[in-house]
Amino acid sequence: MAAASTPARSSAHLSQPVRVVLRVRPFLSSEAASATAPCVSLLGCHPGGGVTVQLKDQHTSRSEQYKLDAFFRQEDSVSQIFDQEVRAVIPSIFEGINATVFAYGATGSGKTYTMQGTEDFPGLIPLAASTILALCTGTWCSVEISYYEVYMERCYDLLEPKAKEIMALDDKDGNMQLKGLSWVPVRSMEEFQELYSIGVQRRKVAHTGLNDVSSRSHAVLSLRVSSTDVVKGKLNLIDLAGSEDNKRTLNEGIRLQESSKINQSLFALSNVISALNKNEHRIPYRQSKLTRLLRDSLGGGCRTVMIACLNPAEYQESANTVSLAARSCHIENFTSSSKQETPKLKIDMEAKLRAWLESKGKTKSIQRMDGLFSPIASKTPLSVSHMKQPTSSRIPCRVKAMDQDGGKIKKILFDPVVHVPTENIPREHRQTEVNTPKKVVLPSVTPCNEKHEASLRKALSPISSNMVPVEQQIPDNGNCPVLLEPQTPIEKRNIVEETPGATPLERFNALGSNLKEALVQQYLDLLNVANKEELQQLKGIGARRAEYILELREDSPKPFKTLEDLGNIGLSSKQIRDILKKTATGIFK
Ligand SMILES: Nc1ncnc2c1ncn2[C@@H]1O[C@H](COP(=O)(O)OP(=O)(O)OP(=O)(O)O)[C@@H](O)[C@H]1O
Repeated sequence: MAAASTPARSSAHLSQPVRVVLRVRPFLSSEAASATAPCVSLLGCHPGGGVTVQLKDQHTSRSEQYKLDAFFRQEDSVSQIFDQEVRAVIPSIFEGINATVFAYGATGSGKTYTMQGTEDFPGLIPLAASTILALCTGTWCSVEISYYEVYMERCYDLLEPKAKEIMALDDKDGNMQLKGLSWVPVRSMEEFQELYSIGVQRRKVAHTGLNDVSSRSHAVLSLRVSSTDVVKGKLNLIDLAGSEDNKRTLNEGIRLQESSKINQSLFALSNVISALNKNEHRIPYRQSKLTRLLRDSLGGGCRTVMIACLNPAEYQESANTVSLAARSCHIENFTSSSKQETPKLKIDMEAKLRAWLESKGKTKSIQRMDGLFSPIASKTPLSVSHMKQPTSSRIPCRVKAMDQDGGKIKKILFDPVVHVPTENIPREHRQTEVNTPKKVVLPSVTPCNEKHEASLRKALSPISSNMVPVEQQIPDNGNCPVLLEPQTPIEKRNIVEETPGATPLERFNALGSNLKEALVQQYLDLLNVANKEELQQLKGIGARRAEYILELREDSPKPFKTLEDLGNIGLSSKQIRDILKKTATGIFK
């Protein structure tokens, strides 16, 4: 049977800012034994376009229904998705209209399978590349590609790795430029595949508790069409990192930090999509690196298709994905008959709040929330020891290669596996517990700035206030209840007084550290309250950043809480350090 969705994308669909479609992957053999029916099913197609789907928890009979633009079933192929959702946006890039297609969903839900594909079943990326190349044949048009990843809120070139990260900057005409990003011409699919496979090997992936080969970064492949050296438009094809419920992944250390950044940026992306489809005046592009980088390809007449990928065996995860995806469409609230069902509105709010808390790494708050919201969680306490996966089989870093059934990694589209000596692997990816021989890909040459970042953070660690109402920190969600987020009480203290036995040198050093903290805090406070003229007078800010700051303050009254928040106005950690150094030096002039 054909994909249960609206027919081929019509011109009416093209006027929709963001089209949201669902795709549910087949059960993997590891899931088949316990699987009964997929947690998501199609209820009906609407004559005017759109479908209604139902999500149902087999264990509790909770269920919700959502209206979205299209639904692709387990048996539907990627080429069906391409024909129905992507093919129609391609001609528009030849007319100067950018387009973006992205796969969104929980870890292990089939995003990479959909975007990258396998040797036998090419994904949307190779399908789009071959279609664009074919359209250029016999014309003056040429194609270039770029490929980058956003990892831990930093952006790196995957085609021509460089030490510097890629920055989104406005040129003098106000057009956004990705400074440092390489664009490589391709004339054939052979050239495309060669480049793309090299980039894929460089992408950060790792074994997690939920996916053998899990993407740890958002990867953006762009195909840009030019005619007689004038750029016309580009198509971005994005394989997002998966949202993760860290109760299930049991992530720790670097994996937990990655996961927090992943969830944070996915939430920011869903805020942008939601604002676009609601035609809001202000689109919160500056909430994350990813949305800043995609500013010229999301909204403003661009075509966007969001493919929300679902794991048929995971009800709660799927409900979270669809709930966030449906924020972009018109959510329709349907009544449900079972007494045990959680009202739709509540689920939606819970999912939003949970996503936000996760994005901030607030696991304690999530646990409290589970107590508050979830009837299941309160009845069946989670046993961590029961869930904990053995770490001995973890493989730190390897190319994400798709198989048909989740188990063994087969050689597919590329020939990705290369033996690399451990010392060539960045420290955070090194395997410490594995005894079995490892196969890893060429390591990413992405620089590891963490040590440097950590020391900067330590040296300039800001003074945070205690008890911050969570609601204040949620940018656009006025519905959420005020949750007080307890933090370790911090007293403003004088280290010199508290350490009576300190040597004169120690006292002097402590004084310097207090001064540093005070300077940082004053500087952040100033950015939170100063008017435009005052901001412009600050070193390193200038007119454009002053405007950005005022815009950020409209989204959130105090956008700068830590030095890292200065990344939101495009300042690198080196620039931040330089500004503070100059400010401190200025005191003694
Ligand atoms: N349509 C499909 N048909 C067959 N197998 C699939 C399909 N979609 C996904 N899979 C399999 O499911 C597993 C998880 O898929 P995939 O790695 O694409 O998930 P993901 O959403 O990209 O995960 P992550 O966010 O952790 O990177 C893989 O083993 C993949 O081969």
